[in-house]
Amino acid sequence: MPERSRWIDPAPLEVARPRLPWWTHSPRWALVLVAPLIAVGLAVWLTVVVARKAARYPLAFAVVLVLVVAWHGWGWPVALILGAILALVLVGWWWRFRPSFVRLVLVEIRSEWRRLIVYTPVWLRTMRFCHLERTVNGKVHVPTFIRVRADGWRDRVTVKLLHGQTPGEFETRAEALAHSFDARTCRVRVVGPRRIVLDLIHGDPLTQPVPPPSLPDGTDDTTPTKDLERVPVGTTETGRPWLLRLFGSHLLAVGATGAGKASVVWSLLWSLAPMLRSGLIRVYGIDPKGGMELGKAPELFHRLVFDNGLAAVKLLEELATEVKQRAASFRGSKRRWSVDCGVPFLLLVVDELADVVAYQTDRKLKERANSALQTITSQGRAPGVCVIGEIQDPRKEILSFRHLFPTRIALRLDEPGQVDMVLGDGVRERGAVAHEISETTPGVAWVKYTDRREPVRARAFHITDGDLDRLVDYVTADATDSATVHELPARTVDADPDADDVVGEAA
Ligand SMILES: Nc1ncnc2c1ncn2[C@@H]1O[C@H](COP(=O)(O)OP(=O)(O)OP(=O)(O)O)[C@@H](O)[C@H]1O
Repeated sequence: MPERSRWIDPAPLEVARPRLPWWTHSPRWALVLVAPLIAVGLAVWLTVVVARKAARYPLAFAVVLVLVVAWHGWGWPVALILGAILALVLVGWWWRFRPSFVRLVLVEIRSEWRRLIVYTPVWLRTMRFCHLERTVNGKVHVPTFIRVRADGWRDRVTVKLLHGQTPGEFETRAEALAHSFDARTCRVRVVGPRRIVLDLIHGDPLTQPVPPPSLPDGTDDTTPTKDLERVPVGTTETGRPWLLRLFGSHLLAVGATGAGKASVVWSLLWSLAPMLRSGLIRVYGIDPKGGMELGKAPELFHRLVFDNGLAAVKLLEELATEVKQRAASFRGSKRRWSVDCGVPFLLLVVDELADVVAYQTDRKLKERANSALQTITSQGRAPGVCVIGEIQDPRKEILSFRHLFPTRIALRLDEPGQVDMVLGDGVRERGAVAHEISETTPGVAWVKYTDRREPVRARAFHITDGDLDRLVDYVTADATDSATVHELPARTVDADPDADDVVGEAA
């Protein structure tokens, strides 16, 4: 019997062979031949990058160039002195002209920094993990980011979509994108064909109350009709004025209790102060809470009703009749209300709209109120009548004609579903998370304008009781003190028998 071998055949080695880059397999002579080409390619790429940066930041590029030339020409001490002078100039700029320094220097540096540190390292990985890439014939295509603009509280990242890709794909992955880029939320804006901007939010510029501007001195010569289309009521999160249209629209402010609905109304009246004083605008109010809200400044109103009963319904019916009469008198002569048409612009403010149109216990009164309000909202825009309704519950069962309010403002809401009811389907996905507005920031709201795809986040002015007293003093002051006062030729006794009453009530 042959002697058994002491050796056992080894098991086949089952390790994955490392995949080496292609060039390690290439012969040495080929590499030597190709190396200069690669070096030239790299040099061209570097030149293009530097040229692009130089074109984008010509001043910074010129400064660096001067420093380098000085270093080479006269040595490092000269370059150091020049650098120190430059630093002093920058400090002086920051000290004396901070806004322009922030806009032209700080934002650019911050943008480049965040591009390098936050976005470049993880962009590819994030696109792949969020399934926003496409693979065709084994080749992976990834949407590219073109530009980063860091505003301090948000980064605006411009993205070029792949062919066949929709902004909706980014909207559905907004949460994942926000987490990937260390942001609180991510909103998607469409800025052009195949171009979107990701707003990656990591701060809130609206945490502090917004004080109202000083009341105009009444000497500015403004065009009232235009003003009624762009009434400032606060500040948007980008720092622009928050403007609302009164002429040709109706407003619905929806929010939970304490969300700051009233501040939208007071901010409007604040900005309309000169027109209230001159009598160009006549304000009516219904406050079913017994005057708790609008009763703070009754002098601003031509007529104010403090319940939701017969008096409120009668007021609504009178206004509905006025709308019809105006429409009949305008027929044939003019298409819509204008400053010189001889009648004032009418503003109806209904605090707690639901009390008037839904919670009214008398069925007949409720029907009359609904019918009158529907007439005003459906026919009142052209004849110069605007309704501002405040409501807590936006359901159709409560307000069946909410579609007749073209401008809808969502303040802090309780549930995501309410956001859809107020602002429309899909607007929440575009970032309008009104149900996430903090209780500590009353007056913050989301607004959806009909002519803009993206909703706007803004905060109304904080009008304190002291401000209201000043507003009342301003509006009730003797109008003849002021140089402006929209002296409307049409508002004579002949043209409008009530004209003096209007001035009398409002001024
Ligand atoms: N724009 C604002 N900025 C700062 N604070 C505000 C603003 N609006 C309201 N507030 C504050 O929030 C609180 C509630 O405001 P407000 O009564 O206007 O809310 P509301 O929505 O009208 O409430 P309700 O439905 O109970 O009448 C008040 O103390 C008010 O001072």
